[in-house]
Amino acid sequence: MISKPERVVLIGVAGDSGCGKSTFLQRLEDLFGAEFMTVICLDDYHSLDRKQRKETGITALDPRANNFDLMYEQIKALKNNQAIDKPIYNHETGELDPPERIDPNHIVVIEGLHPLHDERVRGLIDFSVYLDISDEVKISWKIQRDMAERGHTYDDILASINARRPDFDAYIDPQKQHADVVIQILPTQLLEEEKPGEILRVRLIQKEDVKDFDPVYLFDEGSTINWVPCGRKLTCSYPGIRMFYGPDDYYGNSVSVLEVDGQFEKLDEVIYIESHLSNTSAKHYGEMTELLLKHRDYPGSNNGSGLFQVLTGLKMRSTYERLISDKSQEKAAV
Ligand SMILES: Nc1ncnc2c1ncn2[C@@H]1O[C@H](COP(=O)(O)OP(=O)(O)OP(=O)(O)O)[C@@H](O)[C@H]1O
Ligand SMILES: O=C(CO)[C@H](O)[C@H](O)COP(=O)(O)O
Repeated sequence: MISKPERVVLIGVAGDSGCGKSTFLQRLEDLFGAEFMTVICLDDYHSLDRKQRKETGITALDPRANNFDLMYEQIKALKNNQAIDKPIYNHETGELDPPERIDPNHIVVIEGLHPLHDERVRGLIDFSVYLDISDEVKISWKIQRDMAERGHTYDDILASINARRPDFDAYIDPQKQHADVVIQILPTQLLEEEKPGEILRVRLIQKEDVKDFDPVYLFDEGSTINWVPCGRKLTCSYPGIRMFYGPDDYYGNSVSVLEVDGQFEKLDEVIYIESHLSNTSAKHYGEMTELLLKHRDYPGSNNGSGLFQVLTGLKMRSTYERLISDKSQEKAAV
């Protein structure tokens, strides 16, 4: 039995369906342990079931199809260390099942379409990430998964992405301005012509001046650096790897951007890149690379998407530890 938390730390993981949220959550489990962390899928707060959405023409991405009052009340209760009876949206039937009891836990992760949409819910979150996948890459991933595993046709996939786009643009995408970290996934710039989604350019956009969060940097904090790490220590095959680090402005916020374009040939050599990064929040030399190597089979492990998921997880762990230590100090002072 896991001890009762003294302080519930709330993490938000936002992004469209099929954008890598489950993969990210599996990586978080390595850092916190499955028992220490409770994941709430915000689909459970759909207020309109599948039939009602069809009748009204309101999509699941539209806030009107979701009960933000209940979401806020329940997430607030969990943060206040109280159990909740959370609704369950059943993706097989498209209906709501009877609620389930959820106890507070050390880490509560709210993941899904809208963790950062409602100002009240957003205010409860201690650290958030938005998974921002460009259209070209999203289509390619959907094709890989939904054609191979779910029997959908190419036209079905394209039609479903296009049908979701207006509400995606209106209600999901704007949340990225509120995230502490955005993992942006784009097609490579290393090749003129490329099959979209095969080689990726991945950017870790980190907000500056966030309490309890020190962004990762390459070589020299605040500088602008272009680095081709392919040399004696990192094996690169065509078209190679290019990294970038530098300051930027993102929706009016000061951010730093770390970028990897290309893919790793030998995963254990990522230690070479790790040794040039600072503020990774790893607890020992090589921890970031070990975490990546632990699940070399997860999608994205051989490129910046896996690397930045691991780094974001390390940052979440560090924020958690700081918040817990603040809480202990508060208690000791009373
Ligand atoms: N980093 C990645 N590199 C390549 N493909 C990826 C990556 N992340 C995810 N994918 C592809 O997208 C699919 C969906 O990933 P995942 O299940 O993690 O997303 P999700 O956001 O949890 O999706 P859903 O909400 O639909 O369950 C994977 O099966 C894989 O095909
Ligand atoms: O974007 C989604 C989040 O996962 C789903 O489309 C939404 O939850 C509706 O689910 P379903 O299509 O099973 O009724």
